[in-house]
Amino acid sequence: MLTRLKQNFYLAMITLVGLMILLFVTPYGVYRILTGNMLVGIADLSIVLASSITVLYAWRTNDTVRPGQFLALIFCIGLTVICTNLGVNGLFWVYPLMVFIFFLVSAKEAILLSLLLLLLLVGIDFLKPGQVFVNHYQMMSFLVTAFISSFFAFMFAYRTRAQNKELKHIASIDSLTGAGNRHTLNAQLDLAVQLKQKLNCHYGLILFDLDFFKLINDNYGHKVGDQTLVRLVPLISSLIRQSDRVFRFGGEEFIVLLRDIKPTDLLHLAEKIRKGVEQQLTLPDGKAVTLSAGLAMLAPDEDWEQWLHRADMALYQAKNNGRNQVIAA
Ligand SMILES: Nc1nc2c(ncn2[C@@H]2O[C@H](COP(=O)(O)OP(=O)(O)OP(=O)(O)O)[C@@H](O)[C@H]2O)c(=O)[nH]1
Repeated sequence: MLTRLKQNFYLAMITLVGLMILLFVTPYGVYRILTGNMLVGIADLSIVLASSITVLYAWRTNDTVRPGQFLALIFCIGLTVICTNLGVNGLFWVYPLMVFIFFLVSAKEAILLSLLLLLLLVGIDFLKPGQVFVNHYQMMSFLVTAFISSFFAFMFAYRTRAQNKELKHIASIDSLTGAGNRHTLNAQLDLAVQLKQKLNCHYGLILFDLDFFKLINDNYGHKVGDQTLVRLVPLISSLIRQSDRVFRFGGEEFIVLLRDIKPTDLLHLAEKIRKGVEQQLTLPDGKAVTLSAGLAMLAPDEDWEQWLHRADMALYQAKNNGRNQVIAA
């Protein structure tokens, strides 16, 4: 449970918001009902119930987008009801809940919802003067302070979201080549096996290894070796579909994972990659870099270790047969 909270910032935010609502809003709801203010009491308790269900849903499904949007919407409706009934006493709730909204939905959605809420409150007060604000001076002070709070919430949420995205990206790629790393590859292979079993999707993989790479390092230096690996990845990406990805398996070994592909197309594509590299990836003296590849289609009831092993055996055969060739498992 703690690991999931640590790994998923938005699940942690939704859980925190849900817990705070449960702890702090429930007593108010009960108090309002006991003192005869049924409408606000029911609004308070509906917020508590809706947020508790939403938190449970997020935990069960791992979906944090829809629960976030739902909670944000509930907050806005709840706040409108509370502010129109309690006036100034209700306005105090706008500040924390508006800040929460920025951590629950995207920045654009949060700005839209906040503006809508403020417009609603001002509109209601214009239609029924004194319903929400005591006077216009108070309304202006509220609008300015609410705007400042949302601005800082926006800045903080925006930075957190951007940093979170950046961190996820860094953790998923190989730092030298920018290809997907082993961790991401394992997750994608796992997903492929699951989708094969559930939906019978056709998956193929090409496991390839640059030929005589040790000699490249020895003859031209490690820097040229590194540059060769760096240039290889965009070259491969330009030869495959945008939806397919290249992963660095380790050293000078890479994997291309392909969805919805037929065995004949897999063979053609592997051959296209082999030729493309031979023609376009050259060393400083113009010599061609070549690769050997082993390919395998994912078989039904096979796990990804077996799938990878078959491709590895085919690659081994391609190396043994003299290199610069592709062999299907
Ligand atoms: N420059 C550079 N070299 C690397 C990197 N990772 C692995 N290597 C080197 O790649 C070489 C791989 O050598 P081998 O496994 O013998 O393979 P090879 O020379 O390509 O021979 P074959 O695969 O049999 O054709 C080793 O010398 C590694 O040190 C890297 O990130 N950068």
